[in-house]
Amino acid sequence: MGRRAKNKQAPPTPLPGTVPDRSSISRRQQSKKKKAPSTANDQKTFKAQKGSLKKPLPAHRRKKVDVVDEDDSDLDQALQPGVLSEDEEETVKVKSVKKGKQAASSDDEEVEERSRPVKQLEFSDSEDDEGDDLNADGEALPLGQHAFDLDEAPSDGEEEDDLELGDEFDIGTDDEMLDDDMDEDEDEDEDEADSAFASENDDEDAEMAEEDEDEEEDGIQTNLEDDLEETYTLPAVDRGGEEEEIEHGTSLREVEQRMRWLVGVCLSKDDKMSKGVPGKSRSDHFLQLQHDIATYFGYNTFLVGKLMRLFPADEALAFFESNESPRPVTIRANTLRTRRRDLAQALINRGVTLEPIGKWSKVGLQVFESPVPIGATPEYLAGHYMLQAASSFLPVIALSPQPNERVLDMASAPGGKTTYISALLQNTGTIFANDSNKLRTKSLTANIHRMGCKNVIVCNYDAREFPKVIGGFDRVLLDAPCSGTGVISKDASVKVNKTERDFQLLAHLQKQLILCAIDSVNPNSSTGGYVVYSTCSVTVDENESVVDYALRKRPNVKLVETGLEFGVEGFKSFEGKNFHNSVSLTRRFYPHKHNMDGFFVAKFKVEKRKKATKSVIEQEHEEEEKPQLKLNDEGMIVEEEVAKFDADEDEALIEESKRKALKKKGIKITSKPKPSATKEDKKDDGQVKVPKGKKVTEKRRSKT
Ligand SMILES: C[S@@+](CC[C@H](N)C(=O)[O-])C[C@H]1O[C@@H](n2cnc3c(N)ncnc32)[C@H](O)[C@@H]1O
Repeated sequence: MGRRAKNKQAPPTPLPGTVPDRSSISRRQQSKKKKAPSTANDQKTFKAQKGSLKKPLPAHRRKKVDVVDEDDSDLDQALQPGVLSEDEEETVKVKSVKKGKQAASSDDEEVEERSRPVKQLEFSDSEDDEGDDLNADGEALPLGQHAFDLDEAPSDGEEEDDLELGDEFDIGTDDEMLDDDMDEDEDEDEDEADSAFASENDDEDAEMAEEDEDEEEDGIQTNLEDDLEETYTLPAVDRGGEEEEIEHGTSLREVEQRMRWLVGVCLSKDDKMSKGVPGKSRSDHFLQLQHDIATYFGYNTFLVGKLMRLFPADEALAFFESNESPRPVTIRANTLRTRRRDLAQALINRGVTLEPIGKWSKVGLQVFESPVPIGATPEYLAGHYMLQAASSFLPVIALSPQPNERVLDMASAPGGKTTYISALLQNTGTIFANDSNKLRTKSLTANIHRMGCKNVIVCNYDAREFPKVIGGFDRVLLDAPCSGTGVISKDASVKVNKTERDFQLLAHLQKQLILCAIDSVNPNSSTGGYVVYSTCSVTVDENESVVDYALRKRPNVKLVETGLEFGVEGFKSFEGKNFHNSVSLTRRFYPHKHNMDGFFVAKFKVEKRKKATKSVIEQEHEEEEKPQLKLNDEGMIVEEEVAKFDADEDEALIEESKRKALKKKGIKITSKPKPSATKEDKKDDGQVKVPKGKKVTEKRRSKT
């Protein structure tokens, strides 16, 4: 790369965890000086979509929300109130946060929400029907919704407290002042940064100035972009797509610059690739981009390739970038124990800064800052709320359970969704909360108790045993085990530990589970007859493909609207595969679009089966042939070892026992025993082929 070009480029965002401070500092510095040259597309930002959450606070503020992640089942830790780590102790002293500046999105709704004074925040609780609830326009709110005015609507006898609260919480009322505040903060940071790296950059400045002068003197008009394009190479293509940790002699900064440039090239509509490296095709540039994203963000190239294919190049980059920052901390008010407005008030009393999650939820709160560990407050311990990712509300909203129904939650631990279903059922009806991992059912049970759910039965089966265990449910939720490609910001190990085989095995398991979910529904249910399928993964293999498979195998089901107000339509076709048209009714959620975990939701209506159709028969055959998969204790998906038996030995034993039985009856057998299993009957692995229609029972397997 030409030196001139290098100096004039803005420095890249470094690989997280490598040299963040320095790079972010110098990036700011550079942006003050000179805007980086870029293609039209690579600077495109993705607008916040409807339903998206507010951007989290800057990192130094964000740290102050200490959570105990329920998804990590670390409940024991959560139940240790009063033990503060050093970090936590520090946060207690922190002044309350000011909102406003973090509204980086240009989304209208978001800007409007943000600029609204706190006074006008509306909290609505589904379970409370009392009071004259009017919205900001003075119209009556729908039944169960409340206009929540923190200043003007204190609970009985709490006026004094509320006045104080109002003061604490007036932080959102003067946005201009806040903006100034935040600007000052940022300026301070930048000044520090300036001085920290002044000498290095002074040198650079001097060099750049010299070069500029030279150019002016020579009367040369340079087009920087062209200069760059001429100097880029595609090393990954040159080495035949082989993975390499990091190219020798190439800094991450250079990788990032090339990556952003490649985004523009890949997006360009020009068939001649005039913007790219001469002689190289679009797929060559795509391959290099895949390698650069993998290098820069620390993924294996296989996964990058898989995820990149979901998006246009610029959106793919936005997706990978969004995986580098945490999603907002959100909690769900437990309406079995409290109302959202009361919970909000109680937490505000503790210095927590929060807001309703968005108009789409009546129970969600987004926590911006907390001086206390949010997973160990007295309200948390008393079960007034669940720490729950916003995306995890969605399948339950789609399931929409009705009072007195029987609901099956097939894979339920640690119970975020189970306890939400229980609240929506208002503790009526029955929920079977199943999970195949016994250890995880402990945290599930603990959460059920903490949240005061009295309508839940915990069970511990492989969900593929349903509906044999019990069936006839009004609604079934299958929040399936998945690869977690939607939650990489929470679990970075996904970046490197997934192979194509994992995706195949998971999809296979998910397909088995979805058929069991459908078969567990009572198609005659007077109130329901629905299955919701969800995953926290964004791959098509685990989502649309599974849904399409279910539609093909079970002609008695159809997809219906999820009832979710936002989200992107599911793919109707992908990489040459066409799915059923109705697959567009499914919904995808993305971190870069909705500021929540990547998620997928599909809702099926189950009708009566007409008769044993071909697909049913096919399915039954499949069940005999399917390899049994399970998650091991580390959460890895593995094939269950099929207990092998020796057919020759079995055959001889059977014959011997028959002979003995007949002998007892006084019948003497003269004929020769049947020949044992022939070579042809044996599979390569030494197992005996079981004729279709006959099952090898567990008992028989365990004999050996
Ligand atoms: C995505 S998590 C469920 C999260 C849960 N629904 C919640 O909201 O808290 C998937 C769960 O599936 C369970 N699981 C994996 N394989 C299973 C199987 N064959 N049958 C039942 N559960 C299974 C895992 O133990 C894990 O708890």
